[in-house]
Amino acid sequence: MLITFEGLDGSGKTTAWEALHDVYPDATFTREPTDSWYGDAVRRSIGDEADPLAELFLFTADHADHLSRVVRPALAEGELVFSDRYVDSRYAYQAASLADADAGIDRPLEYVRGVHQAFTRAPDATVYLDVDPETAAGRAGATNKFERASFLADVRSNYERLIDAEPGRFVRVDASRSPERVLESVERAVAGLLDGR
Ligand SMILES: Nc1ncnc2c1ncn2[C@@H]1O[C@H](COP(=O)(O)OP(=O)(O)OP(=O)(O)O)[C@@H](O)[C@H]1O
Ligand SMILES: Cc1cn([C@H]2C[C@H](O)[C@@H](COP(=O)(O)O)O2)c(=O)[nH]c1=O
Repeated sequence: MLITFEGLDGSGKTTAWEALHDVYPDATFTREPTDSWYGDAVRRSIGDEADPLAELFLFTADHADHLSRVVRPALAEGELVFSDRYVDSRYAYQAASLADADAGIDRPLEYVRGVHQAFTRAPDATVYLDVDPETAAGRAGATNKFERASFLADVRSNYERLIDAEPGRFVRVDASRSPERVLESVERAVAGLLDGR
């Protein structure tokens, strides 16, 4: 089973994902961007004013490598896989970048999904840590081009569209509360998902 964690920068995904290591010691914990050289290229582009289409394909290359090297083999072994960010990050963030840049793509979210359709492995469930863009940008420290409240507002709208399209896949957690309360909700959500397998 593949469970992904999604949300704005600073929503607390990594904090929750790290806390789950103790609860599910036998699971595979992974993340995007990855630690591969593709992930290094992605991080370089995040720190730069990259062309948004070039950036989409860097993130997508990192995802393709992640799938073949980590995700598919772990799932084939019957492992439980937890990924801190996955395809929805691309659908939400790169669709917002493409719309901002007026890159000539009419329906960026549909376009980015279309790029993935032929090869990706959809998550079985996604825990969405929901927080407003101002809080998110404040927590994240506004250290890169994505961590601006105005951009994160567009990203959040895209996440809402994804949730509307597939309400059964997402579990929404109110991430504006204290870390303890958020962790409690995430652990309960994951336990519920595993119970329902
Ligand atoms: N519920 C919370 N309330 C207040 N601060 C929090 C909460 N959860 C996490 N933080 C703090 O916010 C910062 C970002 O948290 P974290 O790295 O878990 O978020 P993230 O969603 O993984 O962000 P990014 O996508 O930018 O990596 C950290 O300093 C963390 O300690
Ligand atoms: C996977 C992925 C990530 N991003 C953005 C979101 C963040 O601002 C950075 C790095 O992610 P992290 O969780 O802070 O390590 O990259 C993106 O725009 N598109 C993606 O597919």
